[in-house]
Amino acid sequence: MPELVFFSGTMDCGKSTLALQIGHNRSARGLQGVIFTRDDRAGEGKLSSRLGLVTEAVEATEGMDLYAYLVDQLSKGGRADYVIVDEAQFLAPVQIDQLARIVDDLGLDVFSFGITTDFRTKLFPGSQRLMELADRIEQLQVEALCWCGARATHNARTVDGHMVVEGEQVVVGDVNRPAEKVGYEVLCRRHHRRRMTSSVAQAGVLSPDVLPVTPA
Ligand SMILES: Nc1ncnc2c1ncn2[C@@H]1O[C@H](COP(=O)(O)OP(=O)(O)O)[C@@H](O)[C@H]1O
Ligand SMILES: Cc1cn([C@H]2C[C@H](O)[C@@H](COP(=O)(O)O)O2)c(=O)[nH]c1=O
Repeated sequence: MPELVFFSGTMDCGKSTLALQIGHNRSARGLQGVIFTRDDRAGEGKLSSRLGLVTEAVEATEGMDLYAYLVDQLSKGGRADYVIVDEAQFLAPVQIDQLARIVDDLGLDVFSFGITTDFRTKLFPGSQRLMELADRIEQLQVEALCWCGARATHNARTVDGHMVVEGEQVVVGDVNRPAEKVGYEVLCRRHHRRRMTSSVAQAGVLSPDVLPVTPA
């Protein structure tokens, strides 16, 4: 039975890498996929992984009907054996419904990849719809780690190394950015709640306030 699968995790846990691997293994067996992405850091119409691999993809723009795109490709004699969707959190809920229709009416597997929650721990509307509709939700096995060593479960947005909690839901960016830039850092829930990023923790260690007091 074809399935709508949602591979989810924090930023930087290997979702795009897995998307590329799934595509590679299928194309090695002669299957042909349609790859959608939206707002990848590498630019329009790209699916890129931090391991350095990148492939061409169809940019799923705002308002684009993904089901109609597939029907159009097939009716023009094109071939599609499966569908991959990266950065699925950025899709509108109606586009997730279109992915479900691709599975049910066209009989294709759809493998979607995305983060569930934003920097304020709120679900992205696209991810919420995927959680509502997916046949299967898979957590990536290679967990990203918080600076403390615990499993990272949340995405923090940082400015100058400090976690911010206000701003637009969508700001394309990356982890490990120079401190002065807007960036992201994955944290465990405890440190996300305390807004304790790695640089804040590091500053705490260096602060005279927390240096051990030598008994007189
Ligand atoms: N130099 C490296 N050597 C080995 N693995 C790396 C290296 N750089 C990144 N990675 C792996 O790539 C993962 C990020 O992959 P990516 O597919 O870009 O993540 P996502 O799409 O979930 O944000 C990291 O968690 C790490 O496991
Ligand atoms: C938490 C959060 C992230 N984003 C953006 C930042 C990146 O461009 C993508 C996630 O990409 P990845 O391949 O999973 O690393 O999402 C955002 O726009 N808003 C947020 O709150």
